[in-house]
Amino acid sequence: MSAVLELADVTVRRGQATLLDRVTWVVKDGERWVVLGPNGAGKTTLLQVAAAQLYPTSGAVGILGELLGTIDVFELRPRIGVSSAAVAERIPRGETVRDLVVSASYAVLGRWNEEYDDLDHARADGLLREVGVAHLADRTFGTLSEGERKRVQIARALMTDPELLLLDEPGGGLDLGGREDLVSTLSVLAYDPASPATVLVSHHVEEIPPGFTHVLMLRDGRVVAAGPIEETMDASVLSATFGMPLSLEHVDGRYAARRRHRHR
Ligand SMILES: Nc1ncnc2c1ncn2[C@@H]1O[C@H](COP(=O)(O)OP(=O)(O)OP(=O)(O)O)[C@@H](O)[C@H]1O
Repeated sequence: MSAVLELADVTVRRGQATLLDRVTWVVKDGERWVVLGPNGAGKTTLLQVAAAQLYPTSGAVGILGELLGTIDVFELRPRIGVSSAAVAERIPRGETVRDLVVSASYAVLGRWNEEYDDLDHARADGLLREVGVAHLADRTFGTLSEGERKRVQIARALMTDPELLLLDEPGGGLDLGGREDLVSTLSVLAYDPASPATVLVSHHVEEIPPGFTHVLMLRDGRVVAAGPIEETMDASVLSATFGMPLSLEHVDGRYAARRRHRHR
Protein backbone atom coordinates (compact mmCIF):
# COMPACT_ATOMS: atom_id res chain seq x y z
CA MET A 1 0.00 0.00 0.00
CA SER A 2 1.39 3.38 -0.94
CA ALA A 3 1.39 6.39 1.36
CA VAL A 4 -1.31 8.94 0.65
CA LEU A 5 -0.09 11.22 3.40
CA GLU A 6 3.29 11.28 5.09
CA LEU A 7 4.26 13.72 7.82
CA ALA A 8 7.79 13.59 9.23
CA ASP A 9 8.56 15.62 12.34
CA VAL A 10 6.04 18.31 11.44
CA THR A 11 5.96 21.36 13.69
CA VAL A 12 3.66 24.37 13.25
CA ARG A 13 4.36 27.50 15.30
CA ARG A 14 2.41 30.76 15.41
CA GLY A 15 4.20 33.35 17.52
CA GLN A 16 4.90 31.75 20.89
CA ALA A 17 2.34 28.98 20.34
CA THR A 18 3.24 25.50 19.12
CA LEU A 19 0.15 24.21 17.30
CA LEU A 20 1.75 20.95 16.15
CA ASP A 21 4.81 19.51 17.82
CA ARG A 22 6.98 17.05 15.83
CA VAL A 23 4.09 15.07 14.39
CA THR A 24 5.04 11.97 12.43
CA TRP A 25 2.15 10.20 10.71
CA VAL A 26 1.59 7.99 7.68
CA VAL A 27 -1.80 7.39 6.02
CA LYS A 28 -1.86 4.64 3.41
CA ASP A 29 -4.19 3.97 0.55
CA GLY A 30 -7.42 2.34 1.73
CA GLU A 31 -7.06 3.48 5.34
CA ARG A 32 -9.77 5.41 7.19
CA TRP A 33 -8.39 7.47 10.07
CA VAL A 34 -10.11 9.23 12.94
CA VAL A 35 -8.18 12.11 14.51
CA LEU A 36 -9.39 12.53 18.10
CA GLY A 37 -8.49 15.15 20.64
CA PRO A 38 -9.85 17.88 22.91
CA ASN A 39 -10.52 21.49 21.87
CA GLY A 40 -7.31 23.20 20.85
CA ALA A 41 -5.34 19.97 20.40
CA GLY A 42 -4.29 20.92 16.85
CA LYS A 43 -6.70 18.75 14.86
CA THR A 44 -7.80 21.43 12.41
CA THR A 45 -4.20 22.57 12.00
CA LEU A 46 -3.21 18.99 11.17
CA LEU A 47 -5.99 18.75 8.61
CA GLN A 48 -4.93 22.06 7.01
CA VAL A 49 -1.43 20.67 6.59
CA ALA A 50 -2.90 17.48 5.07
CA ALA A 51 -5.00 19.60 2.70
CA ALA A 52 -1.90 21.48 1.45
CA GLN A 53 -3.41 24.68 2.85
CA LEU A 54 -0.77 25.31 5.50
CA TYR A 55 2.99 24.86 5.39
CA PRO A 56 4.68 23.60 8.53
CA THR A 57 7.30 25.67 10.31
CA SER A 58 9.58 22.64 10.11
CA GLY A 59 9.40 19.03 9.03
CA ALA A 60 8.44 17.35 5.77
CA VAL A 61 4.98 16.69 4.33
CA GLY A 62 4.26 14.26 1.49
CA ILE A 63 0.76 14.37 0.00
CA LEU A 64 -0.29 11.93 -2.74
CA GLY A 65 3.32 11.24 -3.58
CA GLU A 66 4.30 14.92 -3.81
CA LEU A 67 6.52 16.79 -1.40
CA LEU A 68 4.87 19.94 -0.07
CA GLY A 69 7.01 22.94 -0.95
CA THR A 70 8.30 21.41 -4.17
CA ILE A 71 5.06 21.21 -6.13
CA ASP A 72 2.32 23.57 -7.25
CA VAL A 73 -0.40 23.26 -4.58
CA PHE A 74 -3.01 24.35 -7.12
CA GLU A 75 -2.39 21.07 -8.92
CA LEU A 76 -2.44 19.09 -5.69
CA ARG A 77 -5.55 20.55 -4.02
CA PRO A 78 -8.08 19.32 -6.62
CA ARG A 79 -6.99 15.76 -5.76
CA ILE A 80 -8.09 16.30 -2.15
CA GLY A 81 -11.74 16.51 -1.03
CA VAL A 82 -12.28 18.73 2.02
CA SER A 83 -15.36 19.26 4.15
CA SER A 84 -14.93 21.75 6.98
CA ALA A 85 -16.58 24.73 8.63
CA ALA A 86 -14.18 27.01 6.74
CA VAL A 87 -15.26 25.54 3.40
CA ALA A 88 -18.96 25.74 4.40
CA GLU A 89 -18.63 29.45 5.16
CA ARG A 90 -17.66 30.11 1.55
CA ILE A 91 -20.71 28.31 0.11
CA PRO A 92 -23.25 30.76 -1.34
CA ARG A 93 -26.55 30.30 0.54
CA GLY A 94 -28.65 30.89 -2.58
CA GLU A 95 -27.06 28.12 -4.66
CA THR A 96 -29.11 24.97 -5.25
CA VAL A 97 -27.78 21.76 -3.79
CA ARG A 98 -27.39 20.09 -7.20
CA ASP A 99 -25.46 23.05 -8.66
CA LEU A 100 -23.28 23.21 -5.59
CA VAL A 101 -22.19 19.60 -5.94
CA VAL A 102 -21.78 19.74 -9.73
CA SER A 103 -19.79 22.98 -9.57
CA ALA A 104 -17.08 21.28 -7.51
CA SER A 105 -15.93 19.63 -10.73
CA TYR A 106 -16.18 22.83 -12.77
CA ALA A 107 -14.13 24.70 -10.21
CA VAL A 108 -11.48 22.05 -10.42
CA LEU A 109 -11.42 21.39 -14.10
CA GLY A 110 -12.25 24.92 -15.20
CA ARG A 111 -14.51 23.88 -18.00
CA TRP A 112 -18.12 23.92 -19.12
CA ASN A 113 -18.70 21.19 -21.63
CA GLU A 114 -22.19 20.12 -22.69
CA GLU A 115 -20.90 16.64 -23.35
CA TYR A 116 -19.82 16.17 -19.76
CA ASP A 117 -22.73 18.11 -18.36
CA ASP A 118 -25.17 15.19 -18.20
CA LEU A 119 -22.54 12.86 -16.80
CA ASP A 120 -21.62 15.34 -14.10
CA HIS A 121 -25.25 15.86 -13.13
CA ALA A 122 -25.79 12.12 -12.97
CA ARG A 123 -22.71 11.78 -10.76
CA ALA A 124 -23.87 14.61 -8.47
CA ASP A 125 -27.32 13.02 -8.14
CA GLY A 126 -25.67 9.66 -7.40
CA LEU A 127 -23.51 11.17 -4.66
CA LEU A 128 -26.45 13.02 -3.13
CA ARG A 129 -28.30 9.69 -3.07
CA GLU A 130 -25.29 7.99 -1.48
CA VAL A 131 -25.24 10.49 1.38
CA GLY A 132 -29.03 10.36 1.74
CA VAL A 133 -30.08 13.81 0.52
CA ALA A 134 -31.16 13.20 -3.11
CA HIS A 135 -34.58 14.66 -2.28
CA LEU A 136 -32.94 18.01 -1.49
CA ALA A 137 -31.24 18.47 -4.88
CA ASP A 138 -33.44 21.44 -5.90
CA ARG A 139 -33.35 23.23 -2.53
CA THR A 140 -31.00 26.12 -1.86
CA PHE A 141 -28.12 25.51 0.56
CA GLY A 142 -29.34 28.29 2.88
CA THR A 143 -32.64 26.50 3.57
CA LEU A 144 -31.02 23.24 4.74
CA SER A 145 -30.63 22.05 8.31
CA GLU A 146 -27.14 21.67 9.74
CA GLY A 147 -27.21 17.88 9.25
CA GLU A 148 -28.39 18.22 5.66
CA ARG A 149 -25.62 20.76 4.97
CA LYS A 150 -22.97 18.39 6.29
CA ARG A 151 -24.17 15.67 3.94
CA VAL A 152 -24.24 18.01 0.94
CA GLN A 153 -20.68 19.10 1.75
CA ILE A 154 -19.52 15.50 1.81
CA ALA A 155 -21.16 14.90 -1.60
CA ARG A 156 -19.42 18.03 -2.92
CA ALA A 157 -16.08 16.90 -1.51
CA LEU A 158 -16.50 13.54 -3.27
CA MET A 159 -17.59 15.04 -6.61
CA THR A 160 -14.07 15.44 -7.97
CA ASP A 161 -13.29 11.78 -7.20
CA PRO A 162 -10.52 12.78 -4.76
CA GLU A 163 -7.67 10.50 -3.78
CA LEU A 164 -7.83 11.79 -0.21
CA LEU A 165 -10.96 12.84 1.71
CA LEU A 166 -10.61 15.13 4.74
CA LEU A 167 -13.63 15.68 6.97
CA ASP A 168 -13.26 18.20 9.80
CA GLU A 169 -15.93 17.59 12.45
CA PRO A 170 -18.76 16.53 10.15
CA GLY A 171 -20.81 15.69 13.28
CA GLY A 172 -20.46 19.18 14.81
CA GLY A 173 -23.79 20.85 15.56
CA LEU A 174 -25.89 17.78 14.81
CA ASP A 175 -28.61 16.43 17.09
CA LEU A 176 -28.60 12.78 18.16
CA GLY A 177 -30.61 11.58 15.17
CA GLY A 178 -28.54 13.65 12.77
CA ARG A 179 -25.33 12.30 14.24
CA GLU A 180 -26.51 8.71 14.04
CA ASP A 181 -27.60 9.16 10.42
CA LEU A 182 -24.24 10.72 9.53
CA VAL A 183 -22.29 7.97 11.31
CA SER A 184 -24.23 5.39 9.24
CA THR A 185 -23.48 7.24 6.00
CA LEU A 186 -19.79 7.57 6.84
CA SER A 187 -19.69 3.91 7.79
CA VAL A 188 -21.06 2.91 4.37
CA LEU A 189 -18.40 5.13 2.74
CA ALA A 190 -15.70 3.62 4.96
CA TYR A 191 -16.58 0.05 3.99
CA ASP A 192 -16.72 0.90 0.27
CA PRO A 193 -13.36 -0.10 -1.23
CA ALA A 194 -13.87 2.53 -3.94
CA SER A 195 -13.81 5.32 -1.33
CA PRO A 196 -10.62 7.36 -1.06
CA ALA A 197 -8.30 7.27 1.93
CA THR A 198 -10.19 9.25 4.56
CA VAL A 199 -9.32 11.34 7.62
CA LEU A 200 -12.16 12.30 9.97
CA VAL A 201 -11.58 14.81 12.76
CA SER A 202 -13.77 14.54 15.84
CA HIS A 203 -13.96 15.33 19.56
CA HIS A 204 -16.18 12.36 20.31
CA VAL A 205 -15.55 8.62 20.25
CA GLU A 206 -19.32 8.22 19.75
CA GLU A 207 -18.85 9.70 16.27
CA ILE A 208 -16.39 7.05 15.08
CA PRO A 209 -18.17 5.23 12.23
CA PRO A 210 -17.77 1.45 12.08
CA GLY A 211 -15.35 0.65 9.26
CA PHE A 212 -12.79 3.27 10.30
CA THR A 213 -9.50 1.46 10.57
CA HIS A 214 -7.05 3.75 12.39
CA VAL A 215 -6.96 6.41 15.06
CA LEU A 216 -4.56 9.25 15.85
CA MET A 217 -4.93 10.96 19.21
CA LEU A 218 -3.67 14.48 19.67
CA ARG A 219 -3.16 16.59 22.77
CA ASP A 220 -1.38 19.95 22.89
CA GLY A 221 -0.16 19.47 19.32
CA ARG A 222 1.51 16.15 20.15
CA VAL A 223 0.60 12.63 19.08
CA VAL A 224 -0.46 10.67 22.17
CA ALA A 225 -1.02 7.47 20.18
CA ALA A 226 -1.56 6.41 16.59
CA GLY A 227 -2.29 3.09 14.91
CA PRO A 228 -4.95 0.52 14.06
CA ILE A 229 -8.05 1.45 16.01
CA GLU A 230 -8.65 -1.92 17.70
CA GLU A 231 -5.10 -1.96 19.08
CA THR A 232 -4.80 1.71 19.90
CA MET A 233 -8.12 2.78 21.40
CA ASP A 234 -8.32 2.06 25.08
CA ALA A 235 -9.40 3.85 28.23
CA SER A 236 -5.90 4.80 29.35
CA VAL A 237 -4.87 6.36 26.01
CA LEU A 238 -8.20 8.15 25.78
CA SER A 239 -7.80 9.43 29.35
CA ALA A 240 -4.32 10.72 28.55
CA THR A 241 -5.64 12.43 25.42
CA PHE A 242 -8.52 14.20 27.11
CA GLY A 243 -6.75 14.78 30.44
CA MET A 244 -9.28 13.07 32.67
CA PRO A 245 -10.04 9.52 33.85
CA LEU A 246 -12.37 8.00 31.26
CA SER A 247 -13.96 4.62 30.83
CA LEU A 248 -14.50 3.31 27.31
CA GLU A 249 -17.08 0.90 25.93
CA HIS A 250 -16.98 -0.76 22.54
CA VAL A 251 -20.33 -2.32 21.59
CA ASP A 252 -21.55 -3.36 18.12
CA GLY A 253 -18.66 -1.53 16.44
CA ARG A 254 -19.42 1.74 18.23
CA TYR A 255 -17.46 3.45 21.00
CA ALA A 256 -18.78 5.33 24.02
CA ALA A 257 -16.78 7.16 26.68
CA ARG A 258 -17.61 8.74 30.02
CA ARG A 259 -15.81 10.12 33.02
CA ARG A 260 -14.71 7.52 35.52
CA HIS A 261 -15.67 8.39 39.08
CA ARG A 262 -13.95 6.90 42.06
CA HIS A 263 -16.29 4.70 44.11
CA ARG A 264 -16.19 5.43 47.82
N1 LIG B 1 -2.60 32.09 14.57
C1 LIG B 1 -2.55 31.50 15.77
N2 LIG B 1 -1.78 32.01 16.76
C2 LIG B 1 -1.72 31.43 17.98
N3 LIG B 1 -2.40 30.33 18.29
C3 LIG B 1 -3.19 29.78 17.36
C4 LIG B 1 -3.31 30.33 16.05
N4 LIG B 1 -4.17 29.56 15.34
C5 LIG B 1 -4.56 28.58 16.18
N5 LIG B 1 -3.99 28.70 17.38
C6 LIG B 1 -4.14 27.81 18.55
O1 LIG B 1 -3.65 26.55 18.19
C7 LIG B 1 -4.34 25.52 18.90
C8 LIG B 1 -4.78 24.46 17.94
O2 LIG B 1 -5.83 24.93 17.13
P1 LIG B 1 -6.70 23.95 16.22
O3 LIG B 1 -7.80 24.76 15.61
O4 LIG B 1 -5.80 23.21 15.31
O5 LIG B 1 -7.27 22.95 17.32
P2 LIG B 1 -8.45 21.90 17.23
O6 LIG B 1 -7.93 20.65 17.86
O7 LIG B 1 -8.98 21.80 15.85
O8 LIG B 1 -9.51 22.58 18.18
P3 LIG B 1 -11.12 22.50 18.19
O9 LIG B 1 -11.43 21.10 18.56
O10 LIG B 1 -11.48 23.46 19.29
O11 LIG B 1 -11.61 22.90 16.86
C9 LIG B 1 -5.47 26.24 19.63
O12 LIG B 1 -5.09 26.37 20.98
C10 LIG B 1 -5.56 27.58 18.96
O13 LIG B 1 -6.01 28.58 19.84
